[in-house]
Amino acid sequence: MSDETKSNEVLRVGVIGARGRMGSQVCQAVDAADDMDLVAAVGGREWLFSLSDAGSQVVVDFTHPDVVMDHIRFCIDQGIHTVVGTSGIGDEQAEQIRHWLALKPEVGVMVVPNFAIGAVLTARFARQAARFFESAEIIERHHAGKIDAPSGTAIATARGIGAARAAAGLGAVPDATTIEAPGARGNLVEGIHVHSVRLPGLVAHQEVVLGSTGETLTIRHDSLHRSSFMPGVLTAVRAIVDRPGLTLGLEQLLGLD
Ligand SMILES: NC(=O)C1=CN([C@@H]2O[C@H](COP(=O)(O)OP(=O)(O)OC[C@H]3O[C@@H](n4cnc5c(N)ncnc54)[C@H](OP(=O)(O)O)[C@@H]3O)[C@@H](O)[C@H]2O)C=CC1
Ligand SMILES: O=C(O)C1=N[C@H](C(=O)O)C[C@H](O)C1
Repeated sequence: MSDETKSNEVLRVGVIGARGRMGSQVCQAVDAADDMDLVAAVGGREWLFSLSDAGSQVVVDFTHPDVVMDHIRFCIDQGIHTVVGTSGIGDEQAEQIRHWLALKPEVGVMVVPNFAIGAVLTARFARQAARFFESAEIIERHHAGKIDAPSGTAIATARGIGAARAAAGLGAVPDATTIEAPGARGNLVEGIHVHSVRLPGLVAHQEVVLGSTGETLTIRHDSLHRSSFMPGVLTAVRAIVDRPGLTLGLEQLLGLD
């Protein structure tokens, strides 16, 4: 969209990881939004200063778990709100972000493991269902270029299921396996087995399978294209300017909390 057709009340948005699979889509989505201007699109650390030079109000980060914390710290120090899609932000990192934000109480950081509405609902439905079933496992499937396993979405979903089971007084999931080739039962996250598939042709997919005697319930979500993440990203960009502090996940923004 040309600058002339946008109103004066636009949000100035910068993107880090702008050449990546997600970052490039975010640049297009921001550029097409009536209420946003893409003021900086940067690839790496050496270009970070152009984010503040360009007057970014909000920065969106889709980069790499090794560098995302440096980016968040830089943005907080510069007084720039940040929307983070990069995976790898666990409890320890969240605590560190809160610590940095304590010195900049007007700044907001939002960390979202998955911006697709269907993925947010999958995690929520899985938490709701968890207490009614003896066991639950997660199968996540992603494109062959993904570097982390299990996915951030699967880790967050497993944590939610684990917490719901604990709150309901359920013990460990039953597992009769005594002879196991390494990895055959997947990775245990909060006591929930997570199985990771990586294949060309896939984008981002997750199944939560819950089981009890005589029945199973499968909750499945498929991101068939990265456009599935864009409404959530834009919603987060619009919201973060009025949400100082750390926001984890998209549920509150969707009125689900
Ligand atoms: N929350 C969500 O909804 C989603 C989250 N993700 C997550 O987003 C992240 C990015 O995914 P994806 O776009 O597929 O990955 P890509 O590998 O396609 O893109 C990553 C980008 O990060 C940049 N980058 C890599 N290393 C560094 C570094 N050391 N310093 C600065 N920049 C760096 C790269 O820049 P350059 O091009 O310059 O090398 C690249 O453009 C992943 O963690 C993924 O799990 C993905 C999809 C949805
Ligand atoms: O790397 C990806 O592609 C994705 N990463 C996120 C994750 O690790 O959960 C979100 C989505 O699954 C796509």
